[in-house]
Amino acid sequence: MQAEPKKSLVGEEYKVEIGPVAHGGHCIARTSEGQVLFVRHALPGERVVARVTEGEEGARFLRADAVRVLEASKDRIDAPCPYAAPGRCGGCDWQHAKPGAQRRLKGEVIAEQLRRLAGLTPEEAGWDGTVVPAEGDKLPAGEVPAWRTRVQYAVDASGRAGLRRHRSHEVEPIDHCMIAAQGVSELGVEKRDWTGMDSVEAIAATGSQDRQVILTPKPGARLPLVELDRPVSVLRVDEKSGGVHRVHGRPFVRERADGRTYRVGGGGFWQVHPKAADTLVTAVMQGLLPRKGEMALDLYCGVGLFAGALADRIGEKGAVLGIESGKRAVEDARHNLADFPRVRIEQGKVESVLPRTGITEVDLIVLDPPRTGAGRGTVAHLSSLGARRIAYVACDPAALARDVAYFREGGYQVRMLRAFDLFPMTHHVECVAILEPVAKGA
Ligand SMILES: C[S@@+](CC[C@H](N)C(=O)[O-])C[C@H]1O[C@@H](n2cnc3c(N)ncnc32)[C@H](O)[C@@H]1O
Repeated sequence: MQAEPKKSLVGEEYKVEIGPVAHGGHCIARTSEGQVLFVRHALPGERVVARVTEGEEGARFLRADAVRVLEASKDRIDAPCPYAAPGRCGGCDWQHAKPGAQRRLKGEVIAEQLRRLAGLTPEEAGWDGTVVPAEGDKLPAGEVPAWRTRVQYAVDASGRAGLRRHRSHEVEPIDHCMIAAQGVSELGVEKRDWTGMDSVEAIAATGSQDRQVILTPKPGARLPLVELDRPVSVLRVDEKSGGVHRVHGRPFVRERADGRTYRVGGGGFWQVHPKAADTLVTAVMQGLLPRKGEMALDLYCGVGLFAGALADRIGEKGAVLGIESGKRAVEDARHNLADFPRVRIEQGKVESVLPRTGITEVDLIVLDPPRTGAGRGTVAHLSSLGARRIAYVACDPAALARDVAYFREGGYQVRMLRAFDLFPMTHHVECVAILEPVAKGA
């Protein structure tokens, strides 16, 4: 016999007190019956009417939007972006919070993840509890930094470019995204008809004038003639293979960081905030203090950002091994670092390539894994290599905290942690943790 479907609670409204912030861009509240709500568009300490957007009776939690604010937090402002409201654009989470409050909320999330998943207080993690804005981003409330150098526009049924609604495939058509970097806005993607396209990614490189759009057509659709307000190179994503092909112009953009130029092809990974690459290189190098002649690993190395910075500092007698799974990114990393004979880049997954290298000892490790983190097996392997310091660059504090706990099992502790607001207005945050072997007898 099939179980009765549970009654959907979507559309139900509850008057609630908003509790603490949670990871993911929402706050926690409870209905008078004790049902947990994850409420977006709210701030801790507020009283709001929360309307359920997802969930049914008996669910572990419901998702909801604050649709009316009964008592506002002193941290609340009117969202500067007209598209940031319940049911609308899902790109930003904290448009309604003062900039300083956004960073405090992110700090609370990091602290909570460290406590829950790694059993660490901020002091024990060597962290002062602050989330530092990128250079130039400390703006008065109501002003929005234009930081996104890569914007993935979705296209609606009528060919208009927009952004996806929260947890939805629906498209919110927009005239302008406030957090898009000037170089992206200048392309005028929002003004053009993109009929037949599923998505259009716009890229404005940092430190060069390279501009690129990457088109993903709907099955069977013809590519449009791309006429934008500025010259761009155009790539196309193959609907079947997912491969990225050149349509016209260069198949890559040139990004500048740490005094070097990095070629990034085929829509491969590069930090989105224009100050991010330099900020992270500085934090990693200050944490590791590489010495001449050292041997270092750059894991999940992308197009070679940290490998290049390490190679510069360890000098001719040192060596760097980068490992990256993306084929195109590996080609770019080899090209970008071709002037360093002491750098080698291997293609494949860290978890399979690293054991195959036969390396048993290194001095330094940088790891910058995707959101899922490195995981227990890889962390155990890294802990066995005797590195004097490890820099962990993390875009998800939960994955970082989980991996920090695994590192402790392997005899490493966090000596210093720094957090950077490289994604203003959203809930995302970047951390750099520096780990060292636990002192013998400690
Ligand atoms: C957060 S990016 C970091 C890239 C680089 N460190 C940078 O700052 O530009 C993570 C990179 O890891 C790669 N990647 C994902 N899973 C991987 C795995 N299991 N092994 C190796 N590389 C992986 C992705 O292709 C991506 O380039």
